[in-house]
Amino acid sequence: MPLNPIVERVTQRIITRSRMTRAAYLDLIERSRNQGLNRPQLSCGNLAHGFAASGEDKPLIKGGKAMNIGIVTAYNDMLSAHQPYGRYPEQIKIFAREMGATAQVAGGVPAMCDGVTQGQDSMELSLFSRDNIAMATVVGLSHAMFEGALLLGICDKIVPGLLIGSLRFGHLPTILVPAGPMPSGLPNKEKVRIRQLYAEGKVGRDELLESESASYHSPGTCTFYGTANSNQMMMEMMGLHMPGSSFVQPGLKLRQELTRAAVHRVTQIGWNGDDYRPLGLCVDEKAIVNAIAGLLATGGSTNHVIHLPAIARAAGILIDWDDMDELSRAVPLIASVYPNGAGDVNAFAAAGGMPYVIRELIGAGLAHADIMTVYGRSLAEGALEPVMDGDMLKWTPAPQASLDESLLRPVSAPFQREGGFRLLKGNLGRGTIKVSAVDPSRWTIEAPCRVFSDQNDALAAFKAGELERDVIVVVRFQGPAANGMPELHKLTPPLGVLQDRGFKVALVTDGRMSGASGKVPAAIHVSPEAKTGGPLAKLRDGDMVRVCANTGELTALVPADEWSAREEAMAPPAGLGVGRELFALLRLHSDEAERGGSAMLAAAGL
Ligand SMILES: O=C(O)[C@H](O)[C@@H](O)[C@H](O)[C@H](O)COP(=O)(O)O
Ligand code: SF4
Repeated sequence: MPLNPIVERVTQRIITRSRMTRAAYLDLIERSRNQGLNRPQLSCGNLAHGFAASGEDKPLIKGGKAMNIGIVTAYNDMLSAHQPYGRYPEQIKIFAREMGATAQVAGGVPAMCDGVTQGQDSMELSLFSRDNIAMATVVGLSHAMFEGALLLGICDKIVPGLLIGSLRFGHLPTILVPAGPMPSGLPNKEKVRIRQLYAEGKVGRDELLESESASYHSPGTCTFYGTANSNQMMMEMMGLHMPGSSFVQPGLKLRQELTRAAVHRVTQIGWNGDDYRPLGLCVDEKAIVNAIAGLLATGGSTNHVIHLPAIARAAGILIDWDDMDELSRAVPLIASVYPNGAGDVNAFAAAGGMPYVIRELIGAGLAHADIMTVYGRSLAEGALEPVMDGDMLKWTPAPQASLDESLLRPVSAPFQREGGFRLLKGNLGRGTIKVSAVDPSRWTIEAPCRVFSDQNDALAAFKAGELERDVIVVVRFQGPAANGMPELHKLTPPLGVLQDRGFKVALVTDGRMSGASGKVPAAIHVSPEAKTGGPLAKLRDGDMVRVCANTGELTALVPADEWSAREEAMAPPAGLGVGRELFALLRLHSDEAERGGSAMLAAAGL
């Protein structure tokens, strides 16, 4: 199937735009490789320190002939998704020995659970924790003891951070190793129903806690299609996971065998073999376009319109929201997973999952098959589903047809003809909106605005009954420079209540929403942000605002002369406490959301 002309055009535009920066990146990883195996550069003292505690692996590591794999792990007990990783390093060392290789934990990275911090002051650390993760990944791999890497991470900023850091060691063959979703608990729609009842004061905390803990109930990734599971989708679309390994649950024999397969595979794609697949060549312009296409086709998390530009920059590739908006016109929405629909990722996987999506997108010319995956000749081999045949792991072709059309549909009969992403532009700046979970009747909202500088003030106004009308709720001073660009997902239940009461409601913010946010139209990531003089700072209560996903409009309907004469509101002081003061450096130097919202990449000149 020929490539879709829009996909071809956008890919070529990205290649052209990135020519200089990509060439500089490829030169870096070539130089890193040509300095040979990193370990020979180390002194005897360096090496001795490096393998002093390696136990039974010491002779092999000391011998320097076999691949030594660096494990970078995001294990902690805060993220249900990462809790299973606690046992992975020991398993990986055993699997490496099966291939005559060795493995050591190169380092750990921090991992914030956005579910624990949602609505808390600590959410202001969330976006920048991605750069902490990238730098911690670099610290681990900088020991230069490794000829390959395995990355243990799943959730929101963790996969982006691991990738950004590892890409600076792009000469290493690298595979992401997932741990899988928890079994389905309380259906998401019931969880939301109880939350809205709580927001209306109709149920108490005990009932709410029962509902929440029936939804999030055991080790494994939360089963809504948020940023974590969108990460998994992107890794499959980029060929950085073993095929179809994202949504196999923890504790299963199949899960263990997929980990074993990843360990064995990374030992086969090193530079001293005949099938060298370094991360820096796997992550090229086509792989990035595939990740965007997957995001659009599955209605993935809005957070990736910030993380993907950052990941791409780390590989010398420059993308922007115009690229994503243009691709969104070509790539249809073929999956409907909560918050976009009723089913969760377990149901999505059972309906055909990523193997089905990959086959559909390649078959329709909406994804590049010819990318360097970690496993095979092309991404087409990603359209395979892992199964156990007795004790043997095998891969079988994805189902020819969706096994549940309420969740997954063919490109020929999609849920929506276009992808779920829209770029919004107007006198309020540039913003993004995800429409895959919004009823089309609500894609255009025009209403008087109510302006807040803190989501808790908006929640208080709701509780006081001040928002019982058509209203565009504006929460500004939520950008990277202001307070670290938190997710404002706590606003979803009250705004959902207002919407269910029949009001025309929308949110406008220079902050973020959760990948699990959905049904209320939200113009988010508005840039330039209010803190740096962006036009949101000029809005006043009562101004008519128009958010329109059909025309791509984000406008304050204020006469031009009055609008240009408006004074900007003062930003509130940065928060103190939960360590936010230690992130002032990152707020001070962060660049805009559209470029990835990163002080680290900005200062690095990437
Ligand atoms: O981007 C995301 O996917 C979210 O950050 C997600 O990781 C977060 O945990 C949500 O807050 C979960 O949803 P609830 O807060 O509704 O449980
Ligand atoms: S999906 Fe979100 S809430 Fe669930 S473990 Fe990951 S970060 Fe935490």
